Amino acid sequence: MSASTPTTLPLATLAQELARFRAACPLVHVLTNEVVQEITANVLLAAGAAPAMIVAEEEVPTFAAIAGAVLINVGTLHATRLAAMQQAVTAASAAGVPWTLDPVAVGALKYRTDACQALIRQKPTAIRGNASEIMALAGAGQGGRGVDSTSGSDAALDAARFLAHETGAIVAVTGETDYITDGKTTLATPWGHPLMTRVVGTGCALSALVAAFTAGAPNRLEAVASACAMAGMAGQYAQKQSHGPGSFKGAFLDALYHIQPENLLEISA
Ligand SMILES: Nc1ncnc2c1ncn2[C@@H]1O[C@H](COP(=O)(O)OP(=O)(O)O)[C@@H](O)[C@H]1O
Ligand SMILES: Cc1ncsc1CCOP(=O)(O)O
Repeated sequence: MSASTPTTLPLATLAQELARFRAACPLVHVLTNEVVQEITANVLLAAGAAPAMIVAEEEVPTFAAIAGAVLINVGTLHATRLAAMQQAVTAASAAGVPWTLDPVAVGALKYRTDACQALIRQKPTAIRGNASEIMALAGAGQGGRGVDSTSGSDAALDAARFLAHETGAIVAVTGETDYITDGKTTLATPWGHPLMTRVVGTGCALSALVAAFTAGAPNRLEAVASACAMAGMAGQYAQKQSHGPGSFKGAFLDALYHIQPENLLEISA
């Protein structure tokens, strides 16, 4: 496997992807954990997508097949939710609907690790996780500290490339710099702020945004990188407007709403 040096996502590419995303306002079928339902829906709405949290096994296959994209997040996994997730993935795959996996806290906990290993055999379109999660899913680590990473994203880049190569997914490993790879080409998005790690759900909501950007995407690598860049820039900008985690959350939603192809230079400064 030959791997090139990461290159920063060009602002012109982000501008193009952002315009495509906003015009599409993709419908995103979200199966996520109980902790982050609200921030995930609000991040998608602020950014310009349409979230729907449909979880009943009786409804999931129908909805996954008509959504623009599906998110599977195993943060608070239990048997009923896992069964619904498996149905969503099967229906999405059969209908050609892209699906994204967020392997929250994979590694230390066998139940969710086995579940995610089984899910990735069904070929996700994208996988987004922190460094510990991506290394664990690639078989190169034991996981982090609960839902938090104990490594930097640089340390997980080889694992991300390997996972992308093995699964065919675009893999985004996030942290101080986000790396987005298809196993050969790697894009970097250096935006963001540590304050983002002090508000629950910023990572999980990013995965939902990744899913949203994959809907109808002509270039999935650029689509996933654009989602990471959009959230990182919004977080970086929001930090300057806020006084701590409480006001950050509102400022983050505001920034996601206001970010435009025309003001990327200002927001990313
Ligand atoms: N040390 C950091 N410096 C700047 N931005 C960060 C840092 N850590 C995380 N971020 C931002 O927070 C986002 C979510 O990252 P991460 O903490 O890896 O997710 P998770 O919540 O799943 O653990 C990243 O995409 C990045 O924009
Ligand atoms: C705290 C917690 N516990 C199980 S899932 C979850 C949310 C994690 O969200 P994020 O990693 O995006 O902050």
